[in-house]
Amino acid sequence: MSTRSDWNAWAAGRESARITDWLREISEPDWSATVNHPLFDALAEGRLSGDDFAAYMVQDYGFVDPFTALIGHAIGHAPSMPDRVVLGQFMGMLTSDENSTFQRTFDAFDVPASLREAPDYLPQTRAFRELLHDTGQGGDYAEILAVLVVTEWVYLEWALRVTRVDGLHPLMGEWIDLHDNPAFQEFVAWLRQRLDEEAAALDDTAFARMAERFRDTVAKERAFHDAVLPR
Ligand SMILES: Cc1ncc(CO)c(N)n1
Repeated sequence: MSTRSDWNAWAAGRESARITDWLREISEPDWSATVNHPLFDALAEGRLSGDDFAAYMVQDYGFVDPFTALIGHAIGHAPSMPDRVVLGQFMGMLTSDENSTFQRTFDAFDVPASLREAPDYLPQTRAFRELLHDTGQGGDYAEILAVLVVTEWVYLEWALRVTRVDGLHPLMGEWIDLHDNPAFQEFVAWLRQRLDEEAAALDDTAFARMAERFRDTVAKERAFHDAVLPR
């Protein structure tokens, strides 16, 4: 379960226990299934065709759109300027470097205008979009942070885990670079720190809601990557 008393019991036997470590643990087996997803090995080892990479990126752009809006909600819900600065800088990267990676990928692999303008989202993409939208509309700051911690920490972990082949397509290399670079590592460490702090101050109801949101986001990560894996 994912109540504050479950967290307290987990933390009791551990030195310097962190809420985000507990959240990750209660999200197993979905967490490890996502980090170790075969899609990422195929991508890094050059076994994903251009068409399959482009299809994944089209679905993922359907994630990035409401995800960018969610960062906006996070900026609005943040308690003060220091958080708004970190989140705003991440928003800047997302809407410049990362957005450009998507656009150049769609160009390089000839994704037709029709698919860019009216993408055919898989049910799992639609479910993830809905989660991001709902969290932005109704979630408090801790719930928003819970979603951001999952989505960014999972991507950091797989990107650090995979081994790239020589001669990997530059756009595929760029996709890995975006998720394992030192600035991104620092951002994920900051997100975790802030969720640890904010979650500790929640009342029991809000704490349970935050933990459920974390678990649901991990489940949706796994389902999304299962759905986009070519077979
Ligand atoms: C589905 C998904 N989760 C996380 C990230 C990282 O932001 C991403 N690009 N796509």
